[in-house]
Amino acid sequence: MASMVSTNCAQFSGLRRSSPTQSFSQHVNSHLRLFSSRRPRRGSSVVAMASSNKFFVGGNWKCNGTKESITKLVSDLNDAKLEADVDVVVAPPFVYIDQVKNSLTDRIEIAAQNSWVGKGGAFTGEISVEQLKDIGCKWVVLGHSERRHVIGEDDQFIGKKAAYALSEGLGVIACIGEQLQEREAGKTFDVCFQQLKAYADAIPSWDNVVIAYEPVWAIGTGKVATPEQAQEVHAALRDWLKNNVSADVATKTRIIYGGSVNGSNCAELAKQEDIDGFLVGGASLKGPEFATIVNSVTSKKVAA
Ligand SMILES: O=C(CO)COP(=O)(O)O
Repeated sequence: MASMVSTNCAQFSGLRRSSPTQSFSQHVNSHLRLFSSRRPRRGSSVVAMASSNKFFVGGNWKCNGTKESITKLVSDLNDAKLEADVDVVVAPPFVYIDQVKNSLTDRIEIAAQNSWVGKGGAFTGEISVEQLKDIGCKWVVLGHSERRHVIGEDDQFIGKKAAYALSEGLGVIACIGEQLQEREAGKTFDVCFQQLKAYADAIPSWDNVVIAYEPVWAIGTGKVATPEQAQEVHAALRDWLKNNVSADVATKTRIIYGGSVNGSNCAELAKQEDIDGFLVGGASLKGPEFATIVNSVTSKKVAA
């Protein structure tokens, strides 16, 4: 796959905004018309979903919770009525995975928030993919901005982790996203494409990969991307996959949005054609609100 992949940022290198107050939407509009004409369009009708991709909603609990609060959260999730046509995953802190696995309904799968880059062994403090599988994890979140920018993981390391996890049969929630200063410098696409390319260079297949676009400026800040801003980037990512991997991968790979998603803003975001679900942080710690986000799939059906 590596040979098929080339950096495709040059065409976007002119995407610098003249002023930080100019909307990103206005700024890239002409480029996105180009995307629209090139990317595969999916049929729509009143009742069918615009995307044939199954909606995917993940709850990233990050480094939050206690045995007690997690018992309550699991109980709320078990009581929640979740739409059937959604893949639902939660990522508890490592130390609570076993507790959650043993008490949470099978309707919801478990993800880890990180995994070691290769086979387990003498790597103090790390958790191996083999161990995650052993305790029933089906997914792992990799490349999260907090691991990139707080812990210092780089693109290549993250790509290798993704490749190893996939080779062992875990699904990968592959996170990417630009920081505020990168967006303000007009580098959103460059940054996202570079991070995407690092995955593409390393992994043999996209079959078990969900891409999570999480603009860093929207994470934990309450500043959610507008539906248009999110859609613009998702469309660009799909276009990048089409041009650099394959049309099939572009169409089938789910691209979910993360960054201050909550029960109030999820419906409008879900209506966007290229938003195939969400990766939720803070709001995933509240069972009923997380259920509302999962069930925003119904807005997608209405919008189609
Ligand atoms: O980082 C996130 C999910 O991985 C998003 O976090 P928030 O929903 O708290 O902004």
